[in-house]
Amino acid sequence: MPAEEFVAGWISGALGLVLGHPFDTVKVRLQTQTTYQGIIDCMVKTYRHESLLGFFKGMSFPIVSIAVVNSVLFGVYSNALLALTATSHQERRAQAPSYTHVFIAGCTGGFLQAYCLAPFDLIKVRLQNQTEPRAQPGSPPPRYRGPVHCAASIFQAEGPRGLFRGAWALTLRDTPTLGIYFVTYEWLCHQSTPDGQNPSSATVLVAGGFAGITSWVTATPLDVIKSRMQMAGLEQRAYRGLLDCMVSSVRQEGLGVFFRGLTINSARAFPVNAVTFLSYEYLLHSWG
Ligand SMILES: C[N+](C)(C)CCCC[C@H](N)C(=O)O
Repeated sequence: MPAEEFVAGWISGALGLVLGHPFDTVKVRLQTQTTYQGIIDCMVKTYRHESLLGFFKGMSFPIVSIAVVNSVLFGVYSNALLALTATSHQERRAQAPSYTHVFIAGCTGGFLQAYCLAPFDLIKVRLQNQTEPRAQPGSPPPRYRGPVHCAASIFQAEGPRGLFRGAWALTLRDTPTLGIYFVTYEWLCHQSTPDGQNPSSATVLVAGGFAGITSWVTATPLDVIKSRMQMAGLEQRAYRGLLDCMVSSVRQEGLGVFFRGLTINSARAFPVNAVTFLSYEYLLHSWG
């Protein structure tokens, strides 16, 4: 089984993450704090008070986890295509796989990465939702002191299964939308590249960026549901299941609930996935 795809996926995931982290910080701050008037206001205030470093707070945990997850995604995707079409990454430019094969391989990668992502994502969401202001003398400390403490507390209270809360919604979110991710990428590359040639760097950047946006736009409704189910364990608000969560969210907040965070997610998705695909292609090309 070719291993380079896993390594290239690892490095490209980490690079994409560094670029996307500032957007993620702004998103989390807007979602959890009321002191900002909008995206720009939040950026200006963060920069003024904390300099550029403020945008990169809390990056160490996601950088390790996203690298692992991206490595599984790209590694499984490429090896699934190899199994389906008997072509390696290098041969695929001359002998393009069908979009059906690309979709199936993307879904397989998406399905398997969802299980690796589930515990990391749960911890990220729980930590991002701790809105208590910074510890002041006398105020109770936040429930979780950091990622390791968060994982240990969930494990103690609920056992290993607790770490997979919301995993089912995450799998439903990621399996089809990562199929869409790779189909969009391959289709856009194919549109602007003469047959048999490698796509230019500009093409890879744009195709990767749009693949990220398409995938996030289609994933957002289940993203909202997934996050709510992950928080349910904490908030004593038990949903009977995924459908129950969907129905009660729509009843209370209307259909708009399915599009929460869409703008900032899309703004983040373009640079992150442009860089992820560019570095992935570049690494495999230079090793091949
Ligand atoms: C399938 N879904 C849209 C949820 C994720 C797509 C993942 C792509 C990339 N790791 C990123 O963080 O943007």
